[in-house]
Amino acid sequence: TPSKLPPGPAQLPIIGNLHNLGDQPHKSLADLAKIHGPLMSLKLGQVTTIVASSPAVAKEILQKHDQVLCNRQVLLAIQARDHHQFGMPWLPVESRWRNLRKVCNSYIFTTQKLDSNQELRRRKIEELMVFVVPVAYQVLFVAGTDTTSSTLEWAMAELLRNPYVLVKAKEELEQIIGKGNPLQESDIHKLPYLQSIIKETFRLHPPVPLLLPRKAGAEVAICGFAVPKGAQILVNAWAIGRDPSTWDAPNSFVPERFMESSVDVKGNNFELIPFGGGRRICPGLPLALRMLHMMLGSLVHWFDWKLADEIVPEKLDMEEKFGLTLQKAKPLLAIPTPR
Ligand code: HEM
Repeated sequence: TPSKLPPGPAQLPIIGNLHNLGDQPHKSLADLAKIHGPLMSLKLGQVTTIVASSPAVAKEILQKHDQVLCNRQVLLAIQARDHHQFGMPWLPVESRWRNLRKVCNSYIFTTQKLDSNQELRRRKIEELMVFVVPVAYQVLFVAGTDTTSSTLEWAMAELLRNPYVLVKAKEELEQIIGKGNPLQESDIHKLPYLQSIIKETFRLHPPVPLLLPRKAGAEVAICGFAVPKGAQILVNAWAIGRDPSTWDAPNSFVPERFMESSVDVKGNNFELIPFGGGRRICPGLPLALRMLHMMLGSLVHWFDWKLADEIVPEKLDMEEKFGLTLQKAKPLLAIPTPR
C-alpha cells in the first residue's frame, strides 16, 4: 500500500492552506489543481483534505471507493447547532440514513409518485406564470440559498447572454408544444434542446461546487497515493465541468455539445456530477430535474425576455458568490413581455 499523501501546496503552521482558499474556494482549488494535479492534499486548519478535480479521480472516489468514503465530514458550524442529528445529508451511513433513503427512493421520488403529484407542480407553475405577468416589468430572480432556484437563475442569465440559444429554445417549444399550450412534465423527454440547456447550466454553474464533504472511514489508496483515515474529501465539480482536457471551449455556454452525446447528470458520467454520485447521490435529483425543465421551459415558452437597464448581453455580469450554494453575485434583472 502506498504511504505517500497526494501532492499539494506548501503549508503554513496552524492554518495549513486556509490562506490559499480565498472567498472563491472552488476557483482557488481549481487553480491549485492545475499545478499539483487532479488528486491533491491540503491541510485546512488541522483537517487533512483531499481534493478531486478530474472525472477519473471523481470516479475513484464516488464509485470505486464509495463504501469507504460514503460518510460525511460534518462541519463544526453544523455540529454546533445539532443539525447533523437530523438532516439526512449529515447522517452517517447507518440504519437511520438507510431508512430515510429507502423512504426517498420507494415513496417520495419514484416515477410513479412524481407522476401522480405532478398536478400540484403544474398549478404552481401556472401561478408562477400568472405572477410574472402583472410584474411584467421586472422579475427579480431573488437569490435564495436554494439549489433549484439558483440553477434557474443561472440558466436564465445564460439564455439572456446567448440570445441565439434562447431563440432555438423558443423554436423547439413552439414546434413540439405549440404556441399557447402549457408545458407538461410528460413533454420533457421530447425537448432535447431544453434538456441540453439544463445540462450546460449544471456544467458551468454546479450549485454545490464542491459537493458535500465526505470523510475517509479507513485509509485508502487512490491513484497510487495514500488517503489517510479521517481525511476530508472534496470533489470539485466546478473544476471538472470546466476542465479543458474534457471539454471543448470549456468556458463557453454551448448546449449543442450535449445534443449528440449521452452524457447525463445522473451520476454515471463523472465529467458532469452536479448531484454527486454513488450511494449518497442527491435523492432529490428526479424532482429537481422535473421542476427545472418545467420552470425554465414555461418561462421561455410564455414570455419574451430582455435584460433590464439596456445591458447588452455580452456585458451581463456573471460573477459568482460562493456560499452554501453558488449564487449569482448580482441578481439577474430581466424583463418579460407575454407572447
Ligand atoms: C438543482 C438541484 C439540486 C442539486 C444540484 C443538488 C445537489 C446535491 C449534492 C451535490 C448532494 C451531495 C451528493 C454526494 O455527496 O455525492 C446532495 C445531497 C442531498 N440532496 Fe440535493 N441537490 C438538488 C436538489 C435537491 C432537492 C430538490 C432535494 C429534496 C427535495 C434534495 C435533497 C438532498 C438530500 C436529502 C441530500 C443528502 C443525501 C445523503 O446524504 O444521503 N436535493 N444534493
